[in-house]
Order: sequence, then C-alpha cells, then structure tokens
Amino acid sequence: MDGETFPLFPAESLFPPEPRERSEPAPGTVHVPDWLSLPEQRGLVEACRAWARPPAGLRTVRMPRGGEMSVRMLSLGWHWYPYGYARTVVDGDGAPVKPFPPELGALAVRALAEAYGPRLPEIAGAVGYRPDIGVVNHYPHGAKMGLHRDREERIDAPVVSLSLGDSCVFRLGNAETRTRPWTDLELRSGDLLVFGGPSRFAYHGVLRTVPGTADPALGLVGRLNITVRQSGLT
Ligand SMILES: O=C(O)CCC(=O)C(=O)O
Ligand SMILES: [Fe+2]
Repeated sequence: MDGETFPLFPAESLFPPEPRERSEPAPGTVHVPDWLSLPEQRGLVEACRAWARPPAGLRTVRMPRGGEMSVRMLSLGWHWYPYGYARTVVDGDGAPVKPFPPELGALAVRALAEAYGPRLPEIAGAVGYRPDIGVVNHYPHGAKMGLHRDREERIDAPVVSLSLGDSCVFRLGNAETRTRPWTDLELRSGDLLVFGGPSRFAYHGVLRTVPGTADPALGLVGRLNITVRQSGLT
C-alpha cells in the first residue's frame, strides 16, 4: 500500500466510544458514568412502570402560580408537591403515597459508598444514611426542569440521582446563587450522580433531553430520573 486510502468507514465508527471518566464537577458532587448495568436499568424501568399506576401514580404537577411542569412525577415514601412533603397526594388524587421500597434504599446506600469511597465519613449525613423518599420524574420529549434547589427535606444527607433512557444536559450550579458558576454535564442512561456535602443545596436543573439516545432494549420513551433522599421527617 502506498498511502492510498479506502474511505470505507467514517473514521469515528472504527473506534469504540471514549470511556467516560468519573468526575467531581463540584465539591460533594460525584458523577459516575454507566454505574447501572443494562439489566439493573431494565429492572428500574419496570419498577417505575408499576409505581406509575394509580392510585398515587404518575401525575402532572401544577405549580402554585398556575403553570404546569413539563415533567411528570411520582413519589414514594413521602409525597413531594410544590413545596413540601405529605403522606398523601394532597395535590392530586388524595391517595396515600406508595411505600418507599427498601431495595431502592439499599441501592442508594451503595451509591454513596461508590461515589465517596473512603471520604464518606466527611460528607454530612452519609454515615447512617437512611433514605425514605423516592421521586421519579418522567421527561417526555421536550420536557425540562428549571433551576431549583432540593430543599424541602429537613436534613442535609446527600441526594442520589439515577438516570434512565434518553440522555440529558444537566446543569449543576452553586449553593449561593441561581447564576454562574455552573457546570453542564451530560447524564446518560445508567449514570449515577450524587450531590451531598457542600453541594447538597446547590441549584440544578435539566436544560434538555436528547430524544432517541436511549437503548431501545429499555423500552422507554423519553427519560426517567429517580432521586433518592432522606427527609428528616417523622
Ligand atoms: O432529572 C434530573 O436529573 C433532576 C431531577 C431533580 O432535580 C429533582 O427531581 O429534584
Ligand atoms: Fe432537584
């Protein structure tokens, strides 16, 4: 061969995708790409499907000023509504919230160990983490979530976030202001994101999802996000 080229394949298809590295985009926030295996992701999607059924199933959330959120939501353990927690779906069908599944709690405890490793004792509320809330968001195509802080919980134990289905652009801001500095991260199906310690009350949101990026094997249209939290409520 004398330098002749045969453009049979676009160059990028000759190489496997770059492995994505774990990162700590802000102190206390850890992103672990591809943490969940495909079977684990499928199991969680199936669980979400069951939780989504009424009563106390997936609902459209109306904000106090009258607008509707574009994501659809369901809660486990404690019902989140704007802005508080209740034991019943006070802004929906009035049914008792579904129980918080112990398996989800065990998964979240594992997630903290994975994210923080030997530093875990330095993170507020990480030792003896006893999560009791699951919030599931479904993002149909075009849905997003504005910048906000998760602050209806009474304690500063970390939040564990699991992403399933379509990728999204997640904006992680800071705890002081709604403005910069922020970091935009791509969250893909199976990714783990933990925000605790100095990041626990950081502003964050979802700028957009990327339709069609989910593995068809998941059988999911759009994106699901599960956050696991500890309420500090009794
Ligand atoms: O969908 C996400 O990745 C974030 C969800 C979120 O911020 C929330 O449920 O409070
Ligand atoms: Fe949030």
